[in-house]
Amino acid sequence: MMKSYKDMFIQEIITTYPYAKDFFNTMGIPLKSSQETLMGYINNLDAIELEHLGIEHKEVYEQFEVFMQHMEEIKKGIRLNVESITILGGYNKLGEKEKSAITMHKGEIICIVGPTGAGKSRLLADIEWMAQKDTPTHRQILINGQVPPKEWRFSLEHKLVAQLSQNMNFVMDLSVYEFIQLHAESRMVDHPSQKALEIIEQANLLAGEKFDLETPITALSGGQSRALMISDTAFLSISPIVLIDEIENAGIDRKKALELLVKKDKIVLMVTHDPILALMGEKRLVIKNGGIYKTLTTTKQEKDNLKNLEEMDQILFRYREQLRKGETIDWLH
Ligand SMILES: Nc1ncnc2c1ncn2[C@@H]1O[C@H](COP(=O)(O)OP(=O)(O)OP(=O)(O)O)[C@@H](O)[C@H]1O
Repeated sequence: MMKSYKDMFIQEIITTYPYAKDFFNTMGIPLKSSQETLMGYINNLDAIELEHLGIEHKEVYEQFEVFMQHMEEIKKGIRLNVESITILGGYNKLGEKEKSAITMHKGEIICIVGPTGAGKSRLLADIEWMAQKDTPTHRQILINGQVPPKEWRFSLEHKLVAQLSQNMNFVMDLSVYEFIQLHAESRMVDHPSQKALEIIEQANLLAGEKFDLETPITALSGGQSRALMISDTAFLSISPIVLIDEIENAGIDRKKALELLVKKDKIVLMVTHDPILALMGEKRLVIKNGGIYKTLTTTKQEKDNLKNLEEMDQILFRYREQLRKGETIDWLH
């Protein structure tokens, strides 16, 4: 059954479904926020004006309903269901065959470790592009055990992968709130303004130094913009796969950041040199000479040691804070 918007207040329609305005703008009868019901508004439209448009009052509503149903379908359609990704091995830089197949599932965190220049970013890029033996590594990526349809690789709508890279450069002249709200609207989420506030609140929990809604995005520090993008990805990205390149240098609460991203039922692949992050993952792919050299499963002992590492990290955190505040470092016992 079609949802009815007849008795909804226009104000509510606009805040819940901002794209509803587009329908009326295109018709040349712009919708203005008010406490009137939609049907009341439509019935009060000037009959002569509608005659010029070649449409009757009743038809305005009928066409609006069809438009909204179409938008709902688009919203549903762009959510791809990814249960697993499989990497079919290619060749390393020495031309040697790589480990044959590695499969990762929804909800898992997989870390990618290895020395500088080993090929970690290349692996992320292969996944991002859904390589089909057509990159320097000759790897092949399967989604849900199958070769993904060609159009997925190049489609903007079917964005399978969200990438959080090391540098975030904003050039737009917008406040944090305007920027995130625009993004939420473009994602066609319900209640975009509310969602934007939630995203900014969460970002502030990750960032060391807080920022407010009015802060221009160009004025955010590196850490703050990373925090904002992580929160934005966690709440707005419909991509089922998240690739993260070295979150540890961002000066944000990296453990919270990861928890935020992982809660959302995604497959997270993360390049990291940080032992705490690496041990939070279930698996580690070790890269050497451009190839996946081995796969390690985080052991129980490593998970137990994670607690010790976190305590050590807390101590270092306190020292860092003392340094930042210009204090002398008191030796902790
Ligand atoms: N299997 C491969 N065959 C051929 N070239 C490769 C292969 N793997 C990686 N390369 C190339 O090696 C170079 C270094 O790889 P990459 O940038 O991925 O390293 P990295 O581990 O991310 O390094 P860093 O830690 O410094 O960021 C890149 O030019 C990449 O395209």
